[in-house]
Amino acid sequence: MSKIKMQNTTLNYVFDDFKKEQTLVFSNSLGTDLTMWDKQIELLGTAFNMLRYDTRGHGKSEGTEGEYSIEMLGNDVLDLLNYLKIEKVNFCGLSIGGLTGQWLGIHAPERLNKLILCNTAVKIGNNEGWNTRIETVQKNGLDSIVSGTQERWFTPEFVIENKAEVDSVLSTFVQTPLEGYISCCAAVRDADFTNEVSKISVPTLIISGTEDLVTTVKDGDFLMEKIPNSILAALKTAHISNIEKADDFTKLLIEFIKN
Ligand SMILES: O=C(O)CC1=CCC(=O)O1
Repeated sequence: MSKIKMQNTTLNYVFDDFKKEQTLVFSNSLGTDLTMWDKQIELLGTAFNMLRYDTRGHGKSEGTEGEYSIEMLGNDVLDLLNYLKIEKVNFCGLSIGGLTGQWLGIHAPERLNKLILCNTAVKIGNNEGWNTRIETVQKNGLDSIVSGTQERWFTPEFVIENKAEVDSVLSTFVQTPLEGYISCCAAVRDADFTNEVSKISVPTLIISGTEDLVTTVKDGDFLMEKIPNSILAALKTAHISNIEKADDFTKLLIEFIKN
């Protein structure tokens, strides 16, 4: 793992440079860290150069004072690419990572080959819901929402059959720095790409989960209707599709990036 010091934060990342033509960047969801992509890293082997990082305020990336915005998180990615001197990447982001992906697609298309938007939407949830969540965790901490989080992230069948794995993801969740979590909740609350998303011109794969109640297949359909050069694939998963259906998810990535 390495860290770069940027203007007002320090970002933790892992870059596996296999000297391939294509680089794939992974951007994690709220309350997770770069280890959420472990299965993809294992399954992809050396197919692409692989860059994964902890979103600001998550994992080992430093938090900064005050609320974040998706623009800030998008600029963190651009700073990281500039630092590593990587001109163009394929960017795969899940949920808030998918919001960062939309921002990059709209504002920095010259840095993208292809975009993969997973379990995301032009607008995730509503302001009231996010403000309630922020107040709850401010008062009672992340432990107080762990069971609701599990229900949103994984189907009951997956939890029964993969208890150790689910526990490990949730243990990362409760260890997320509270301020970083809250600041990212604010970034999600304030993001709405409804009127801009049609500006995304790079080839885009949208991945939805049929059992995802946070960012639904309907949200994925909306993205597909608005993004001209896009296709959609739906997997039978809840919110964290890349963990719940790791094989199918990774096959979709390979097929989309290579073709
Ligand atoms: O924890 C959730 O509610 C799911 C989620 C919303 C944005 C994100 O990144 O994860």
